[in-house]
Amino acid sequence: MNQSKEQRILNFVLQNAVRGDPCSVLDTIDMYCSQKEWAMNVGNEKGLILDKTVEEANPSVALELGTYCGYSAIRIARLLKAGAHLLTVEFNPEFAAIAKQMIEFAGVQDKVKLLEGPSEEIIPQLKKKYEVDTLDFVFLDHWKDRYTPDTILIQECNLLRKGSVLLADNVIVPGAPEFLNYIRNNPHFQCTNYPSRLEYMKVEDAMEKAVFLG
Ligand SMILES: O=C(NCCCCCn1ccnc1)c1cc(-c2ccc(F)cc2)cc(O)c1O
Ligand SMILES: [Mg+2]
Repeated sequence: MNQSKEQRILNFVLQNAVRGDPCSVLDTIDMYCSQKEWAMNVGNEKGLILDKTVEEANPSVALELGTYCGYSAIRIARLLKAGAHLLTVEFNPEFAAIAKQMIEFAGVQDKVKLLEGPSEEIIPQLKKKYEVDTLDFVFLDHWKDRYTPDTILIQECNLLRKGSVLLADNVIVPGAPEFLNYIRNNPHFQCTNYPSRLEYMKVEDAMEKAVFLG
């Protein structure tokens, strides 16, 4: 049974990165995916926009939709203050298994809770089952046609507070046109666009930040 690309990325990290050093894990994934096999990690260029947004929000409770191999979970978790935590949702069991190992190798497992399953099932459980009051930061990086319904669901579940920050990846490639239309025409959000590049490619992409106004 030959290995998946995600397994090859994990093996390369286990053999080349420094255990317990999140930055070395991020750099090693970026090296592999820019030189050997492209993969849909947020990458280092959009990763810097993610870093700045997380540092400014300084969240106590963060949610990520779309874990994949754990690259952005590690990127976010390494910036969280003592006692803060990230909940990350992955639908695909193979990706979740890889991400769990990647997160543990990076040494950020105490700050990250990996939840396996469909976001539309997990979001309504956040308050009671996962003891969330409100979300300070949400990173949208899962199926692009789920950005809008899940943003609506998050609001219906009363998970946002004045100042909660949403950040969406890939609003140009693969694109999330319906989400951009929804969020930019919604008076409850203040939106900012951050032009960038698709991970590991000379292709234009962008991230969209939306601050909840209450
Ligand atoms: O589809 C993406 N992500 C979702 C993956 C599945 C999420 C599953 N899930 C997790 C939780 N609930 C559901 C994605 C795609 C691309 C891309 C860009 C160009 C190209 F030619 C091919 C692909 C780049 C990204 O940066 C992406 O994020
Ligand atoms: Mg993405």
